[in-house]
Amino acid sequence: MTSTSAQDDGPVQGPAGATAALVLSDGSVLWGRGIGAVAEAGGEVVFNTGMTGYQEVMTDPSYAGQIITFTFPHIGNVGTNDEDIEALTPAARGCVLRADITEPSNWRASRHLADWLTSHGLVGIAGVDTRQLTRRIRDAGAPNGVLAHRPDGLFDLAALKAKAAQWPSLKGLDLAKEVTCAQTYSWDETRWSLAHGYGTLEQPRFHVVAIDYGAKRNILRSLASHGCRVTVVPAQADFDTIMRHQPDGIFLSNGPGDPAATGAYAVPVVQKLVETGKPVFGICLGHQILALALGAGTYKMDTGHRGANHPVKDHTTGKVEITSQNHGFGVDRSTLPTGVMETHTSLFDGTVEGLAVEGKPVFSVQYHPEASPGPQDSQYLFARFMDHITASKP
Ligand SMILES: NC(=O)CC[C@H](N)C(=O)O
Repeated sequence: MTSTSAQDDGPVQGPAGATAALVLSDGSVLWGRGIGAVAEAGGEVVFNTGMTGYQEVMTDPSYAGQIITFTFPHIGNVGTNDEDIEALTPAARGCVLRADITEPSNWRASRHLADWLTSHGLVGIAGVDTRQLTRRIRDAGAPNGVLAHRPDGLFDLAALKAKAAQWPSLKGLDLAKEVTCAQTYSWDETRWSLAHGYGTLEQPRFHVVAIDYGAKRNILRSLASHGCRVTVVPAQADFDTIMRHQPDGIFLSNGPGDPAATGAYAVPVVQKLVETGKPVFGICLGHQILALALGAGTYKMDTGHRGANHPVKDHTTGKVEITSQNHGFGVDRSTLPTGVMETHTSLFDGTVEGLAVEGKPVFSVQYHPEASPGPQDSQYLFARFMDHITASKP
C-alpha cells in the first residue's frame, strides 16, 4: 500500500482497504491491512532479514520495545506451534509484513500466525512495502513508530504522529528488568525433551548459573545439551546469591534495552564474578554488560544487526562463521582496556563481535551461537565454555 507524509488531521479514513497504519516518528504513514490484535503499539521500528523463525524472533525477549519488520515477504506460512518459542510471552510489540499471511501449511502448525498474534495481544500490519521501509531504516537509522490496527479504517493521524514523535528512545532504557524471571528456577532439559518426545539426556557434568537479562530458551537448551545443569537467576540477583549456588561457570544472557542502563545494577555484580576466576560466558546483552564490567563502553548503533546471515571472523582460529544476530547496541572498540582482546569481528561492518580476557576463562560474543533461528556454525562456543569449565575444576 502507499505511504504518505501529508500533514493530515485525524480522524481520517485511510486508503481503500487500509485497516492498519504504521506511523513513524518523522510523520510518515505506511498503510496496510491489520492483523492480530485490534490495538495500538509503539516501539522502535527495526528490520530482521532472516528467512525463517518468525515465531522465535517474536518471542525473543531481546526484542522488547521493538516493532519488527520482516524483510522476507512470506511470513506465517508454516503457522505457529507451542515449541518454537524463546519465551512464553512475546516481548516484541508488533510486526510489519509484506504479504498477507496464508493458511498454515506444516504438520507441526497448531495455529494461524494471525490468531497467535491476537492471543498475545500483538498487532501486525501486512501489505507494507517492506523494502522501502528497510531502506529508510538502513539510511536514516531505526525510527520510533506507532502501529495501529482499526477494522473501521478510521485513524486519528495527528494523535498517532504525536505519539510516534514522543515515543521514548531505547537509549537509556533498562528493559531487562521487565523480561527477567521473577524468581530463581532450574532449567530442566530432561523434562522438556521428554515432554516433547526427544528422549532423555545424559547426566549433567557441570552446574552453570545463568543470569537472566531476558534469556532465550535455546541458550538454556544449548547449555543443557552440552552437559550443564542450569540454574537461572533474575537479572538483579546479587553476587552472594549467585555464588551460593556454587556454580562451575557463570552465563550472562542476552536481553533487551540499553546495556548501559541495565549495567547500573548488573555491572558491579559481573565485575565481582570476573574476579572470582570462574569461567564466564556472555551472549549479546551479556557480552555488552561484560564489556562494561571490564571498563569498556557501549554505544547505540544506527540500524543494528538483525538476521541470520551475518559473517563473523573468529581471530583465534581464523575461521569465518555465519551467525544469527539481534542487537542495536555495540561495544566501542576504542574503549577496550589492555588485557581485553577482540576475538571476533563482523565482516559486514567491522564492528566488535567477541571479547576475551587475557589469562582468564572469561569471554563473550555479540551474536547468537544458539541461533534459533539461524545457522549452527557458532555452537563451538558452548564447547569452548565447557573446556574452560573443565580446565578450571580442581
Ligand atoms: N540480543 C540481545 O541481547 C540484544 C542486546 C541489546 N539489547 C542490543 O540491542 O544491542
